[in-house]
Amino acid sequence: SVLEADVMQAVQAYAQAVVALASKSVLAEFNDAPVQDALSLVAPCVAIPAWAENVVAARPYSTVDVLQHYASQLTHEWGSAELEQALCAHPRIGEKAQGSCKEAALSKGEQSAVDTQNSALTLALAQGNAHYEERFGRVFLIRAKGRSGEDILAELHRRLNNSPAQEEAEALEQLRQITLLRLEGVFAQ
Ligand SMILES: NC(=O)NC1=NC(=O)NC1=O
Repeated sequence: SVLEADVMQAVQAYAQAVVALASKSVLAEFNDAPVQDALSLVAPCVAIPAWAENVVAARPYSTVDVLQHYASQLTHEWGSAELEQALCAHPRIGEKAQGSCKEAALSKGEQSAVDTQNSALTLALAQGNAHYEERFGRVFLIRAKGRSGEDILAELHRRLNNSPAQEEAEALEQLRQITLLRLEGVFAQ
């Protein structure tokens, strides 16, 4: 009935207001938190301490957008040293992240679309990862969120043909995407 529709609309508006207040409070908490607490919120986004320290040092932020824009700008300073530093925290694609740290949990979630029950796919990814590491000397890194195992395998085969310079640029772009997606997750709560 009309009344029921009105009630549902009011309930929905109320729920959205509560969520809006909650997400604002995450930013407010971050702005006001002691340095160590603020660092622990953003450190799991990427294993590059300088990045997290700079994001925390630039507080307070007026909005989440301003924070994400600044954090994104910082990622454009990354080079091969940062890539190596960050890779120590990224499990191979297709291998479930070890340990219980926050990053491992994030990795598991990001790789959730990779069907690890599909043994042919898992084998192909393992072989591709080994080939990639032999050719480029580091773990294959891809923003796995939103990608199926097949998509990832296709990207792995494509990128195996890159030159080292091209591939370093691609890997850095993937690291940026992973980092900024994780940062979105921190403030989307
Ligand atoms: N080797 C990887 O690409 N690892 C990962 N990609 C993601 O999106 N999350 C990971 O842990």
